[in-house]
Amino acid sequence: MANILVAGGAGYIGAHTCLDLFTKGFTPIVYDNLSNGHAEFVKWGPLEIGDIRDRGKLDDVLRKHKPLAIVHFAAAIEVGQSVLDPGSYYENNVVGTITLLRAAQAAGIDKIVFSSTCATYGIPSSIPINEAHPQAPINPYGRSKLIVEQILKDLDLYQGFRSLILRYFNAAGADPEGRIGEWHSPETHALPIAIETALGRRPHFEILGTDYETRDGSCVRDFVHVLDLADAHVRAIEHLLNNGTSHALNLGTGHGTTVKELLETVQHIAGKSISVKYGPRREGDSPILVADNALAKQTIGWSPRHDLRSIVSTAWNWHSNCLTI
Ligand SMILES: O=c1ccn([C@@H]2O[C@H](COP(=O)(O)OP(=O)(O)O[C@H]3O[C@H](CO)[C@H](O)[C@H](O)[C@H]3O)[C@@H](O)[C@H]2O)c(=O)[nH]1
Repeated sequence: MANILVAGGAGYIGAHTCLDLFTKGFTPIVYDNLSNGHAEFVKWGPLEIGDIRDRGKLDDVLRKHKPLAIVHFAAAIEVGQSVLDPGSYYENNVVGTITLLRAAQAAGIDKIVFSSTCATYGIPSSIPINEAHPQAPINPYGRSKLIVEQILKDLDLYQGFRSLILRYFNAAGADPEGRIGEWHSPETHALPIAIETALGRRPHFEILGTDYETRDGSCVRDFVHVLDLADAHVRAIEHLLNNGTSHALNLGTGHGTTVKELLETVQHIAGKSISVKYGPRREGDSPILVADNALAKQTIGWSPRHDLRSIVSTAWNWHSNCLTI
C-alpha cells in the first residue's frame, strides 16, 4: 500500500481525510504534535508525534515511511486568535511549512496537497468567488496561508515541486458513524457552538455582528461537509500521483448560509431552541464568503454531495452522542 504523510492528521479535517485515504487503499502516516489534534482520531495508520518545525524528526519519519506525497493540514486556524497573536501564526504556518517542504525535498518528495482557505480572499469584490479573484487577506491567519501559497507557486515554477492548494470554505459536519468529528479546545466555530448551546452546555449563542450588508445582517458562510473535503484530498493526491499539474482550487458548495439561518437549521434538527445574544462584529471576519467551485470539478472531478441538513445532523450526532467533554 502507498504511504501518504498526513501532517496534522490527528485534527478535524485531517482525520476525516485519513479515513478516506485508508478506504481508497492508501496508508496515512499521521505526523502531528497533538497540540490541537487527538491521538484518539488516529485509527487508520501509524501516528508519529512531532512538530512540523522539527526538521530532525521530520527527516527520521520521512526516511522510515518513505511516503509518495504529503497532505499538509498542520496549522493554527483561528481567525480571532491570529489577530491577537500574529507571530505565532507566522511561526506555525509559515516557518513550519517551510521546514516541512525542505525536509520533503531532501527526501526526494515533490508532491503536496496544502490546506489553504477562503480567508486568503479577504473581503470579496464579487460573489461567488472564483480562484482568479484577487487575494487580499484581512487577518494574519489568511496572510500566513497566502504566503505559503506563494512559496508553493515558486517551488512549482522553478523546481517542478507540484502542489494542489485547496482553499476551504467553512468545514463542518462529522463522520456519520460517529468515529471522529469536530473537537477543538477551546471551540470558536459557529456550528459546534450552536450545537453545544442547544445541548445546554453553553448558556447562549452570541451572533458576532448583526449589521453586515447581508440578507439578515449576519455574516454569510459557505458550509462544506468535512466528508466532501476529505474526498477532495484523496482526489488531489490521485491527481498528483498521476502526474497532474499544480492548481489552487476552491472547496465550497456555492451556497451561502447566514449565521442566523445556521441557527435556525440547528434548532430544527435538534428540536430545541437556542438562546441568542447579539454582539459586535469579530475583528478579521469577512461579511460574505461563498465559493465558485467549477474549477475543482473540472480539475479533480470534485463536487460536494452533502447539503446543510446533512452537515448539521452529522455534527449534532457527534456532539450529542460521541463528544461528551
Ligand atoms: O460564537 C460565534 C462563532 C462564530 N460566529 C460567526 O459565525 C461565522 C463563522 O465563524 P467560524 O468561526 O465558524 O468560521 P470562520 O468563518 O471564522 O473561520 C473558518 O473559515 C475561515 C475562513 O474564513 C478559516 O478557514 C477558518 O479556519 C475557519 O475556521 C462568522 O461570521 C462568525 O462571526 C458567531 O456569530 N458566533
